[in-house]
Amino acid sequence: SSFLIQVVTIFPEYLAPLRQSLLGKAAERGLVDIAVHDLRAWTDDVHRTVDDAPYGGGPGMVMRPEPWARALEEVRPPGTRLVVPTPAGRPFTQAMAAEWAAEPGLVFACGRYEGIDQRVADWAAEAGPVSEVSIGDYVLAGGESAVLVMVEAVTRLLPGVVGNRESVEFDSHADGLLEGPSYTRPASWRGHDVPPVLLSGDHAAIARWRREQSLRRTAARRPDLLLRLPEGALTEAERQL
Ligand SMILES: COc1ccc(Cn2ccc3ccc(-c4cc(N)[nH]n4)cc32)cc1
Repeated sequence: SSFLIQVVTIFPEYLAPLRQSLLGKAAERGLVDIAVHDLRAWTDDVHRTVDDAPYGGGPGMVMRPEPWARALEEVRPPGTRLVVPTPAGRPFTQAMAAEWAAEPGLVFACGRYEGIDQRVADWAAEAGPVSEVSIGDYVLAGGESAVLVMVEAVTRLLPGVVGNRESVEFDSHADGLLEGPSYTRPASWRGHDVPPVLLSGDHAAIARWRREQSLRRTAARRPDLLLRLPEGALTEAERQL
């Protein structure tokens, strides 16, 4: 059965890329189904109003709750996770992507302006899980780009979508570390040579070298990931690196 992704947004055309490339093929093969809905279809005034001034004052506008509730009541199957991108969300992680990929589908609520009235997420939690998530510590103008990112991260984990299953198993962050450098032909290129161990055919040495590269890179670029590793993930020798 196919994984059902639904997106509610005031900029449906922004989500057009979801039908291209990897996602397109997966959709053609019936592995994933993507439906994009225009929030304004659930407004009831001639101006199709979706925003209003914030209670308590402050800059910008807030998205009104009623159109969202009408849209979600229609498109969200009971029990389906609602994902709400927001700068104030929990960090989106590979673990979340894996957890969500094992569910029957997802509904994404794309906010604009200064966000969506909080009562929408609170009300939606009565009908199923709600995840308010951030894709990084920077501020976007709306949730659409975040949805493209999360849909890509989740769909590539669906069984059958990525041809080479191994490339998913050996993903960066899969073992909690960053992946090391990759190389392909030619062996010598513009004065830069591929590390000889990779040409040696000594698979044990290659595996050791790759693990060391991964640890060094993680220590240099993402020391926070090292702190998060479970007990025993690193040997004593590796800690010394
Ligand atoms: C209160 O401050 C702001 C609140 C919202 C906004 C614009 N905006 C509106 C909806 C929406 C959804 C997601 C995001 C987002 C997610 C990440 N990781 N960065 N930015 C941004 C969003 C600007 C500022």
